[in-house]
Amino acid sequence: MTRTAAIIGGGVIGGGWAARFLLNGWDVRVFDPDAQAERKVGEVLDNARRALPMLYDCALPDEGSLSFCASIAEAVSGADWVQESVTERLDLKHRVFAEIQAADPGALIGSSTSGFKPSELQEGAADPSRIMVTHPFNPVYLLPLIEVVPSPATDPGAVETCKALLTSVGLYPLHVRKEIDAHIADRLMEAVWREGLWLVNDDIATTEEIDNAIRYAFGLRWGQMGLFETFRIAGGEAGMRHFIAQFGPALAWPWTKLMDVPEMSDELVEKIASQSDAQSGHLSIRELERKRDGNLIAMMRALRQQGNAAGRLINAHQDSLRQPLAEGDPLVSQSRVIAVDWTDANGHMNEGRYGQIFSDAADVVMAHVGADADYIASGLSYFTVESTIRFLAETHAGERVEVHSRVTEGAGKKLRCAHQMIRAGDGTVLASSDQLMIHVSLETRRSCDPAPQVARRVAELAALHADKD
Ligand SMILES: NC(=O)C1=CN([C@@H]2O[C@H](COP(=O)(O)OP(=O)(O)OC[C@H]3O[C@@H](n4cnc5c(N)ncnc54)[C@H](O)[C@@H]3O)[C@@H](O)[C@H]2O)C=CC1
Ligand SMILES: C[N+](C)(C)CC(=O)CC(=O)[O-]
Repeated sequence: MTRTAAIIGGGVIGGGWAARFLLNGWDVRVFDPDAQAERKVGEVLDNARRALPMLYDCALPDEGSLSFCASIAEAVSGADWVQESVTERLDLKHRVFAEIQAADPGALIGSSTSGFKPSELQEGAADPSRIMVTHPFNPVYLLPLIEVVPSPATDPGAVETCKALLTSVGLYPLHVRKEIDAHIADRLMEAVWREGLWLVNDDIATTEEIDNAIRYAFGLRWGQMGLFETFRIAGGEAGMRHFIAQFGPALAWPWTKLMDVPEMSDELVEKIASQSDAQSGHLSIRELERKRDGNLIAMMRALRQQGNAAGRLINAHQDSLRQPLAEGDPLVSQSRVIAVDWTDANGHMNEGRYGQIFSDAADVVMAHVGADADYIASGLSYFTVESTIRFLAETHAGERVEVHSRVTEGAGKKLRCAHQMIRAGDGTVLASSDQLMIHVSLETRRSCDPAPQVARRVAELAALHADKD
């Protein structure tokens, strides 16, 4: 059954939430009094439609329906989840919660607030037990962390429901057990931001130099191991204890201004803004967003390949999305979107990636005939001994493609497949491949007959696909 999310406030963050839910098959209702809200959400959604599917090697669920409502009541009535993302003002959030609970007393409400504690949000609420913080990160459609912060008044059952639904749309709910201003991640980011402001204020570094210091060094480490695991390694064989003994005392040295914040004088704001213009003013916000999204996708896909950090999470979500392969003529062995890291200097899918997608298609055919991971672990498999590829039309990042596979020869040790890569939008055949695989023993590394159940399945498919050679 399709689930419905109500998004109250359709700005930067509300638009990202709308995209995350829609692209995971939820229906979404948005309320925002701003006359520009529909356009803004539409633009965020355009970016998200291009970006999110590239993270996965399988198709996402069919997109849900998006509607814009004339009132909060219309948006929230009967919704499975209400995500409040209005401007960061406590009085406004209180008014919005009152309207939501008047319209639907049972509504489950998460607030995107970056800094308010849930107990502050709950002040004066008709039913505090249904309100919690669900703090996302921009862009919400790509970054998986959501800080879920209940107060003691929040119903623990509501928190569990919230965590399950966030997980189902590929998000990682970090349950913050004890409420605190600005939660966990914003406190950490603000510590770095505060130091960055001092460095600009004191003419130690420009905005670009500070960004380089982060992106060429510890920013890369943080993205894959975080803070403590990184420092554990920095302690060498003696690990964390040695690291703290060596570098801990430095925290008391005058390296840091700690909680002092430079005064945001007109002069400092102008200095930062003009340095930022010089650094990035040649790109529009939408262009910067696309650059950011492309980089995030490439990094997260690399982490997927390693099965670590955000990559592990996306792999698990992908496993929950994959549909069993239907028997058919042809077999739809791949259904996916071409990712940015598969394109080359010519601005299209690189020739090497065609080999990759047809190889992935062959893996699916193998699993379908019973030569799956368990079979391979038992010491039997197929090796490709010959493959030819015909490149018929250009393929670009963001395009959804399918690979249609047929078994054209399936007797003895041979498993021959004819694959066609097809643009899902218009059915154009983009490439084709003829691939001959030979059954092998992984022990002797030589050819051998397949197990009888695999030989039977291969022969069945060859017969099913026989007239399509
Ligand atoms: N921008 C960011 O990087 C992040 C922001 N947040 C949080 O998300 C929330 C929203 O922030 P942004 O999207 O950045 O702000 P924004 O200014 O882009 O969007 C806020 C939206 O709320 C709408 N709004 C105002 N009153 C409303 C009402 N009564 N009913 C419905 N909509 C109303 C405005 O028209 C506007 O479109 C804030 O609580 C903020 O702390 C959380 C994570 C990151
Ligand atoms: C600047 N900010 C406090 C609104 C940032 C966030 O809350 C999270 C993010 O996306 O960086």
